[in-house]
Amino acid sequence: MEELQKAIAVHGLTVSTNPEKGRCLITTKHFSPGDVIIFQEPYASVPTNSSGSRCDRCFASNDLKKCSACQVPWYCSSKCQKLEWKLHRLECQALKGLSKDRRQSLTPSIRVMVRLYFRRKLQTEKVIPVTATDNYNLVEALVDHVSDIDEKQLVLYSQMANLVNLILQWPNINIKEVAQNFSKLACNAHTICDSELRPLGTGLYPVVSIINHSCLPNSVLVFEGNLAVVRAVEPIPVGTEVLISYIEMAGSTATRQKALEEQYLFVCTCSRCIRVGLYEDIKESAILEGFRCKDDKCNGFLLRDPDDKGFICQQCGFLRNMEEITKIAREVKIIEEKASASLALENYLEAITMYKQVELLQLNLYHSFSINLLRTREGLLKVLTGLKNWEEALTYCRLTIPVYKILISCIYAGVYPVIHPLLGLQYYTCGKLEWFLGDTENTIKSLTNAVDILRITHGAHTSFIKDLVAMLEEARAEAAYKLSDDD
Ligand SMILES: C[S@@+](CC[C@H](N)C(=O)[O-])C[C@H]1O[C@@H](n2cnc3c(N)ncnc32)[C@H](O)[C@@H]1O
Repeated sequence: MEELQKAIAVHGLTVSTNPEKGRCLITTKHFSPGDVIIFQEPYASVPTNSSGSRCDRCFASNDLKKCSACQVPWYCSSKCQKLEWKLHRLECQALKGLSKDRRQSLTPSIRVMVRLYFRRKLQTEKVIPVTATDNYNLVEALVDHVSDIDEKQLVLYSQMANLVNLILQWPNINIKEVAQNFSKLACNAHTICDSELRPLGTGLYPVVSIINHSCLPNSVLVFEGNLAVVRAVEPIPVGTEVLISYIEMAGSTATRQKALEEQYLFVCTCSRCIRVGLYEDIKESAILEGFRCKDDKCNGFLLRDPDDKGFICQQCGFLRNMEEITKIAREVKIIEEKASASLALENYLEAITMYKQVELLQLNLYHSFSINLLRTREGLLKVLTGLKNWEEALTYCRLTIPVYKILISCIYAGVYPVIHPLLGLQYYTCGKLEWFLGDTENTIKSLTNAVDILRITHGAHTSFIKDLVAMLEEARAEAAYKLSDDD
């Protein structure tokens, strides 16, 4: 711990303890928006199968070659393969002992655990270096919440631990400790995402894992390859706790608290959650997940009527009948299920038709700033972009931006922090679509907005931002050329 404190002190940080949250990371210097607070390589990480094949080292998806011996990991280059070799040499021998079917069906959690043990072995035998921020003691210090887990989950962790044992074949392995480590993974591992926040893999970053959660955080966690980088999204004075969000922040307090309790086993008492039950919290939740007024011109939010006949608009007093609401909600559910089945079968046109029906029903059902409607439109945007239907995709992209802006600024304390990557990325998507459609003027506006936000969350000197700035420069040059041509 002393060594860790020394190592992070130079970055303006210290580890402290809080009676309610356990360890926490506190600033000892001022951080401005965009400043890197901390960065870390994973102790163990693997790509997830759902994102397609990816390099085990850097998560790239191009020019991949499989390990010819065990046929499990992919590498994008001999450089990445060499960097992974000390670890993979052990992993490779162990994996070869399994049947081909079993090898191919290993879950990311099992693979991360196997890698964690091999890494510990390599560090113990001094084959790879141990540092103050890269050592197994930091894994040991992670919370596991074993005493809060139900019996069924514990049985599952023991079964997973037995599979790890089968792969490692170590005579003295402590199965109980492996099961406990699965519990640690559940509340400490991070989903590794690309710059556009698409999930690529999973990794354990024991120093980053000291950072606690807030539903209105002052920092954001992003990834560059598999390097975890935490940046400030607002000014953080000396002596402040560094906080990130573990979950999607756009949800009612009940939804957020349920997600945090289920996955991370704690009751959140952050600045947003302590408002639970207050009028402002009830209103925010009713806007995010509740119903719309039956008067088209009214933008009021609805609360359950005390007689349970339906929901009453808090602005104009109209009652929306429970039966009508239940009927539409049921219809939405049925069509959504069919649409997602069509999507899974790659029947994209059929899926689009159905999602548009869902959108229409939701427009009639939910408040205009509802996150349910937002997610349906984002889904349509994704499928339409995949089909290269730029025009319609742009229409949906533009419909989502005002909702993000409202989520940032207008609902009380803000559902998202002022600087949030999702709004930046939405501007980025909008700008790219406008560029494809030859709308240079709007491309410049959208990409400028994107750069303003993403250079803070993603770092001004990353290749993602450099490419984005280059695209903006190109659009500006084209606009200037068009202007001179018109003259
Ligand atoms: C990734 S760890 C964070 C570091 C942790 N405090 C520690 O001592 O190692 C996640 C765990 O920290 C605690 N935690 C994080 N954010 C919290 C919060 N806002 N309120 C209460 N507990 C919190 C919970 O026990 C949660 O399962």
